[in-house]
Amino acid sequence: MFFAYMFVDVMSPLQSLIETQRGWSPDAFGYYAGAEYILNVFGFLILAGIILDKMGVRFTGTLSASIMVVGACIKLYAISDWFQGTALDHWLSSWWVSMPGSAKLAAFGFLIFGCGCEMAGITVSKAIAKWFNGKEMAFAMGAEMAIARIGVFAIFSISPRLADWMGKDDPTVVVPVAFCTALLCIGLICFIIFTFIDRAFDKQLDAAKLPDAPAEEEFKLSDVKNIFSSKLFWIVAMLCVLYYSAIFPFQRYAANMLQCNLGIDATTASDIFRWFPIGAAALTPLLGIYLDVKGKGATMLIVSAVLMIMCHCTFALLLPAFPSKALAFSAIIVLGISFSLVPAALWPSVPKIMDERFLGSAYSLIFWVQNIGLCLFPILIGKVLTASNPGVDNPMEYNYTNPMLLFASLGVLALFFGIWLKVLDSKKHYGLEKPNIVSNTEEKVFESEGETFE
Ligand SMILES: NCCCC[C@H](NC(=O)[C@@H](N)CCCCN)C(=O)O
Repeated sequence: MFFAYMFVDVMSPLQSLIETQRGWSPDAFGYYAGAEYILNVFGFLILAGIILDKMGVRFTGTLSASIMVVGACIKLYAISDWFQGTALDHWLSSWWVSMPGSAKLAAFGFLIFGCGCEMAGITVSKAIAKWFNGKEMAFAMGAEMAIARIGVFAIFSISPRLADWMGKDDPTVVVPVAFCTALLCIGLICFIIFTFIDRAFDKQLDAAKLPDAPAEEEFKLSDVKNIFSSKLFWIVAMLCVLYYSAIFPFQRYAANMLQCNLGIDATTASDIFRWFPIGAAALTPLLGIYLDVKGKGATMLIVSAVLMIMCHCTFALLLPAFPSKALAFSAIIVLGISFSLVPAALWPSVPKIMDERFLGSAYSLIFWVQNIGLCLFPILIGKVLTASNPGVDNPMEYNYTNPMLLFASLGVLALFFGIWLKVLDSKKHYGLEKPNIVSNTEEKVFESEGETFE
């Protein structure tokens, strides 16, 4: 996931460079960014969850890592000089002309990569739930996400520098993307090694089983229908989509937003923004430990939404009025704290309320709803940005107030769902506020059509 998250954001600090070099407008950049989620939205993620529950972690993980490598290679080719001026480039550039051929092919590669990346995300979550069942699961998930965030930090730090590899006068987007593609190949090899370790772990689990233990129930397709008809599922999914839509799409525009508000170059903007994932990386595992030991998952979700609203309002209204690096830094750090609360509380709560046999599908369906938002919001933000800046063609002069207010409004809605979840938890006792380690020994409940199932 470390390398996957690096690849996701490798172009984020280079928005203005790709605009000048390949003619991608903010709109085109928005479409490219949203492409990561398109196939997932059109059902791939649902299929991925079923594959995971049917075929298991080892097969699905290897498949997903391979898909990521294929998608990355396509994107690398699209932005490379080899592709410019080819017959395919001419043909792709001949229709929907506001989206250059390179942007279309890069979006296609990113679309393939996105299928692998999200499939890997649910596979990793299910693997952690299996490996840490009854133990420090929230800490383990927090540590996994922390490593992924360090990947984002790393790429925001090195991407602009790699782009200058050939010299500051001849920056290129090819070097950073090629570097991350190579890392994804290493990631695939790492996962193949993990499959051997996991096979050995399964043997240990089988050996520890009592001979007369009841056979585990198999995953059924009707489980997917049951998950969909659960009110609890929809609240968690809505919270997830609203919160993450105000984080990941923001991440794509953040460097440019800081450049425009503070009048700084891409490297300085990335140097400020990279503290966002680093703050989250440092805190998520600690909050995971807190959740394992003390609980308060639903409360953490509410606090997180409040912090996010404050930060996005700061970027929308305060930073343009008081363009100070200290203010930008403070808001970025607080947003990092917010971004550690939701992931630390949300993902480890899912195994508390969903049965292990359909955990892969439960994660995939939450990811699916989330991906709809992640797909649409970069496009919407690109459009709002373009509409709010008529006649502005210098990518250093955009006014980001309206896009940032849009992000803040998502936080308000997420807050509403967080409060609803907490109220429901206090009435129906799902155990979301309880410590993780204790609740693992309790029965898992799964609510559907107003009833509560075991
Ligand atoms: N094992 C992963 C748990 C989820 C982590 C979560 N990621 C997501 O929600 C992804 N569906 C979206 C990732 C977007 C970048 N491709 C997270 O907090 O990162």
